[in-house]
Amino acid sequence: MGQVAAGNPGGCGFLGEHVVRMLLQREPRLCELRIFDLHLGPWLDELKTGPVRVTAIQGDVTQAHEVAAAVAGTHVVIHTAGLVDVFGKASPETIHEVNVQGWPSVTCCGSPWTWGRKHMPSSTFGMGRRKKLQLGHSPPPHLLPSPGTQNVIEACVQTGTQFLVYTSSMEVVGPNVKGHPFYRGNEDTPYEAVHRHPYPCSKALAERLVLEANGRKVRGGLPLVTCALRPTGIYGEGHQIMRDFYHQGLRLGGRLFRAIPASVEHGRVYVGNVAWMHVLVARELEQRAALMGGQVYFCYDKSPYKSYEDFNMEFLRPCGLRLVGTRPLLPYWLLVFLAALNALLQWLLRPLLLYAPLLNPYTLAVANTTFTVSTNKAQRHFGYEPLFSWEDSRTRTIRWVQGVESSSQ
Ligand SMILES: NC(=O)c1ccc[n+]([C@@H]2O[C@H](COP(=O)([O-])OP(=O)(O)OC[C@H]3O[C@@H](n4cnc5c(N)ncnc54)[C@H](O)[C@@H]3O)[C@@H](O)[C@H]2O)c1
Ligand SMILES: CC(C)CCC[C@@H](C)[C@H]1CC[C@H]2[C@@H]3[C@H](O)C=C4C[C@@H](O)CC[C@]4(C)[C@H]3CC[C@]12C
Repeated sequence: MGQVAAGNPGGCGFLGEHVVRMLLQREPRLCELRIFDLHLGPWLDELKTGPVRVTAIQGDVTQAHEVAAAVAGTHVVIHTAGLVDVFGKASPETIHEVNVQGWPSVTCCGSPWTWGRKHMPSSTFGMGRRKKLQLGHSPPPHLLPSPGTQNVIEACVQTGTQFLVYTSSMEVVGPNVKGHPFYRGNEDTPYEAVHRHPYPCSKALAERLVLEANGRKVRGGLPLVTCALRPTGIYGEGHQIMRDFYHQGLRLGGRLFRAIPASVEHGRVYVGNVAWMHVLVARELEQRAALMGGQVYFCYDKSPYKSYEDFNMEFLRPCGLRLVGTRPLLPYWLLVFLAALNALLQWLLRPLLLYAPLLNPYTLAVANTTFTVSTNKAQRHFGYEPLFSWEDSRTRTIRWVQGVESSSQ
């Protein structure tokens, strides 16, 4: 293949910005890059003076015609757009609409439109089985709100873009609602993936749509080649939750209080390495379509296995914070109670204000359940090696947190 034009829905987000910068730095064949996002960042201006034609398009993935116009003429689409909400800021309906598709042509476990509350997709991963989506009755066209990931897929098909890379998530697999540990597992490790929260539910459905679209004929007759990348918890420059923990620690006099046992491992991966994996997949999909098409890959690097809080302290300690307690200061039942109380308050206050604290039953369950990956599938399939060592990733993140500190003073 000669020169490459790429499209990146979600290119202004935390991960999207790193993907955009990585493409511009590390993809010599790139001649044009279209960045499509609901909110365009001011940093885009600085990119427009380089050799690659960079076009920023403000648009909404739920609007089919906007997505199709942005995708037309590109070779590859890297779809990082999404509504990442585990705090109850957006409604389940909105999360589904942005992350998956419109109402209600997809049903999970039977009943359409109850997915956000009762019925979540449930499947077993790692058994070499992928269940087909159950398609319900489609509503009349005038009732169809516009879909997110489905729009990206249809745009590729209609306009003839042959390669689609989708940013999925570890949450497509777990932690599941039963709190089963996933200890250093890989893409083939059996695990009962049962979701009840709108975010992992939407990611699981969207990933399935993307994988099932592999092989569809695009305009011109060639087959669509798709694959999905599943990062664990991403960290690095621009990570909003790290920033929140840092500010919370400052407010508490330079201290954070341990809530989760140190023995609970939570998978983390550096944003630069996640971006690098996306660029490599986009580059290799054409040559290795038979091998990579329809595949999923966990995103991994050399970041150490630690608990969520101990891992954060790798960056926050050098910035002057300390984690109080070698064991959780509050008993777990009290955390469960507080998380439930937060959920109740969120519901009660919703008509008046948006109350969306970090602690809720879902975030507590995710933080308190071991979920780590150990795999080399990306290395075997497309030669991935992390671009940034753990030391590099750590240093870059610390420098960024220190920058947050000085910019907020
Ligand atoms: N942050 C993590 O730890 C993590 C881990 C695993 C997977 N992921 C996945 O990676 C992707 C990117 O996540 P992120 O952390 O960069 O989130 P983010 O919120 O920083 O970025 C998402 C981007 O999508 C854009 N977007 C949202 N709705 C849109 C719409 N309707 N139309 C167009 N653009 C829209 C947002 O404006 C934003 O720029 C998501 O799909 C997320 O599920 C994130
Ligand atoms: C119990 C409290 C003390 C701590 C609460 C921390 C909580 C906000 C954190 C813990 C784990 C975090 C999630 C995890 O890193 C992975 C992902 C996957 C990704 O697709 C979206 C973000 C998400 C859900 C992180 C959100 C914040 C979580 C729950």
